[in-house]
This record gives sequence, structure tokens and C-alpha cells, in this order.
Amino acid sequence: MSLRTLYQKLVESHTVTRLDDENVLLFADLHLMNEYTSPQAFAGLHEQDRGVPLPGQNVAVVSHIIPTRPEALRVIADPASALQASNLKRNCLRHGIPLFDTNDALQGIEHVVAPEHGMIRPGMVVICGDSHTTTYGALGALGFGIGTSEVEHVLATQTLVYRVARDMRISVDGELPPGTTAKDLILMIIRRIGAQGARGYVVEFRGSAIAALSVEARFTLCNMAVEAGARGALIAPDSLAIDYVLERAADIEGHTRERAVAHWRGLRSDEGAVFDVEHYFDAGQAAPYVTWGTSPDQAIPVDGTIPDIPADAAGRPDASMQRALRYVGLSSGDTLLGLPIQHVFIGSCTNGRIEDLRAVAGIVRGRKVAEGVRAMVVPGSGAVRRQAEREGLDGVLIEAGFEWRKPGCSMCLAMNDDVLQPGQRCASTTNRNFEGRQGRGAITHLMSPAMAAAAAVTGRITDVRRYLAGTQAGAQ
Ligand SMILES: CC(C)[C@H](C(=O)O)[C@@H](O)C(=O)O
Ligand code: SF4
Repeated sequence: MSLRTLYQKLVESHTVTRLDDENVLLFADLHLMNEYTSPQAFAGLHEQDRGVPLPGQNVAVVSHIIPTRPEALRVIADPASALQASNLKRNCLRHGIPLFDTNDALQGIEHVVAPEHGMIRPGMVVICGDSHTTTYGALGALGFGIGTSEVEHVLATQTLVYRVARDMRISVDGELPPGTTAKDLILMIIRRIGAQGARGYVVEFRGSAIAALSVEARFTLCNMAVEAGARGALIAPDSLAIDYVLERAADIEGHTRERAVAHWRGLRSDEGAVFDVEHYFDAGQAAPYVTWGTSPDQAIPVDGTIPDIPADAAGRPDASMQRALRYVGLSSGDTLLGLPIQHVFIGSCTNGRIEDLRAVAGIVRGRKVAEGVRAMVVPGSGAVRRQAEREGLDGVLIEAGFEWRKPGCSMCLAMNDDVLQPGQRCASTTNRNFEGRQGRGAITHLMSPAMAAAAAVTGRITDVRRYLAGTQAGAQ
């Protein structure tokens, strides 16, 4: 038998039938939904009088449009958004689909909620009408985003017409230097391969630096693989990933557990399997990365400078880079160190988990949010929020001057009440810095939670390494 990659194995084990040279009908073990990309899908389903054959293999959340102010009862003020949420509820009730509704204690962002309840298991295919479904590769599950019409197909059949991707392997060896995280690593990778660098590929991450990452850090990495255009991300499940799942999947016991673990341990690319493209990185080269522009690949080490504008053969300067620089109010040669920010946002499916909040609390403990800066922490889910409160992190953050919010997508994208004003500059732990992403005319600088925390207390983009005990590195 020919040697196969983990990706090929997952596709093969979920192929109901091969449709042609490029496409298969793929079975989805789990289909996640949000209020934003599901309404038309349900409407289409109902028009054709179809049902949902496997409602228990679907789960829905309300996350994008909800307010995150810490009121006891959250009420969605915008009528169109309120309708999306009530439609989702009605549709879920009608079909018996489990829902994490606006005011449920465990509500949150889909990509934070699903893994923390043990719903994501190695070897699964997980589909969702949301691009950051690649997150689940951290547990050895093939996750990817789809469009609304495809959501309808998955609801009706639990399958999808799927064009098989090519295989890319990204090997990362070496050790992440102090003060750097998985966020810095993925920003470094995206910067090198480009925002379209993995387009058409599913990326398998491997190497000693990947093995050393916590499961939550792996979520961050796989979450942002889509920002390099990847159609999926995978990390072969090791004992760390398997333990993470077992701790949360209460239904897997006894004999089933043994069989599951044996199966999960075998989920890896065959030795010698061929990848269409390979990239190699040294984690030791990572530094705290910050984006300067309007695409996630426009990133530099915090103590670096914004590159020159490249020109084509005829000497014409790159128009998209010119436009990005104009939008963010910066120039080639500028450094980001010391750049004043007005807002700090900690949260999202990239960096809204408990380890992220611990990292933030670690920096801001005993310090204050700088004068004139508005800083908020929006936990990725109710469970994260509760855990943080159990650890007293909320107290540390509130004492420092942060707003302690309820879970949701919040300021990751301006689709709810949390929106920046034009011209405001935000240090953000999210995944996209597109024009207007956090509010019309607002400027987003992507960075790690620790870096965003450092920006909060200084009011400027700051090298977090200056806060590491016993070092002067990066001192401004
Ligand atoms: C709203 C949704 C379709 C979108 C996505 O697909 O990712 C959003 O979550 C985002 O992060 O831009
Ligand atoms: S937190 Fe941001 S990236 Fe994640 S699902 Fe919500 S809007 Fe998309």
C-alpha cells in the first residue's frame, strides 16, 4: 500500500464515495453552526421540506453578534442581529440540534466551546460555516470552513462535496525564545510564506517546537493557518492532545476508551509519505511579532522596521502595500516600538483561552492600564470566564483597569456593539487586521496576549521581553 499523509488518511476514512478526480463526498462527524452563516441554510432546507438526519452531530452557538457587556441578561439591541439569534434558536429546537444560546452559562465562540466540551476528537472531520474551523487540527481533527449553501448540504446529508487539497508540511524545530509564543510563531510563518502561501493546501505541522507547545498554543497555531490561505491544519495527536480530549470527553470509558486511544495513536503520516510542499522553520528565530499593515502577513518583529515598498520590473511601487501603509498611517522604515495605541483587545478564538488570560494577568499584575487607553478582556467562552474567575484573574485584570466582559467574538470583528472609532489604533490578540475589521477606519495590530498586555500598561506598542525577569532585552 502506498505511503499516505495523515490528511489523506482522514479524507479516505470519511469518503462516502469518490465523485470525480478532484472531489469526494465527505462525511462530517461534527457540523458546527453559528447564527451568522446558518439562517439561509435553514431557510433553504425548509423550502425543500428536508430534515436534519443526524441532529446530534450538529451543534450551534451564538457568538458573532452578541453584546459582551457584563449584564446579567444579555439583550441583542440590533433588530437584524436579534432575529438571527432567535431564528437559530427556533431552527435548533425544530430539528433537535444542541445550542449554546446567548444567555447560556457555557456559551462562547464555537472554536473555543467545541473542544472544551470534548466534542472534538482526533481523526474527526469537523465542518463549520466559519473559516477558523482549522483550529481543530490541534487535536488531529480535520476542520475547515464552508459557505452558507454548503451548510445547507451538510445539514441535509451530514456530508459535503469536497475538493481534495494538496499536502504541505511545515516543520518547526528548535525552541521558542523567552517572551515568544505560538502567536509569534504563526505570525512569523505567515510572514514568510505569505497570506496566500498555503492556498489549496492542508498543512501538517510537525517538529520539536510543535511537540513542545501546549494544546491551547496549538489551537492558536492551527486557528491562524487559514490566514496563510490553508484549507486545513493538522498536528498528529500525541499524548498531550489525547489526554486533553480524554479529560473532556466523559462519554469515552472502559473498552471504548482503550480502542479510541489505540486508534488515535496511529493517526499520523506514514514515514516517508510525500508532501507536495515542505517548509522548514527554526523556532529559535521567533521574536515578538506585530503586524503593521492590513494583512496578517504584514508582520515584523517588534524591534524591526517596516520593509521598503517593493517595485515591479517596470519600477512601479506595489500598490497594495502603498494602500496598506496609507490606511495605517505608517511608512517604510518606521519601527512599531513606542507607537501609541488607544485600545487593547484580548480575546477571540485565536487567543481567548485560559492560558492567554493567565499570560495577560502575569504582565498586568500590580500595574495599571495606561492613561487614555481602553482595554478589554473578552473570554472565549463561559467556561474560560468561570475558570479565570476561579483563579482570581478577573480581579487582577479589573484592578489594573481592564473591562472584564462576557464571552463572544466581540471586537474581533465589528459585527456587534464592540466597535472602534475611525483612526483608533488597537493592540489586538485576534487573527485578522483587515481594513475596517474592528471598526471603520480603525487600525489593528495583531500580537500575542503578553504583547497586548504590555501595550495596555504602557499605552504604546512595547517589547514584552522588557518585562521578563532579569533581562533588559528590548528595553525602550
Ligand atoms: C462571520 C464568519 C463567516 C467569519 C469567518 O468565516 O471566519 C468570521 O468568523 C471571521 O472571523 O471573519
Ligand atoms: S472570534 Fe473572530 S475569528 Fe473567531 S469566529 Fe469570532 S469573528 Fe471569527
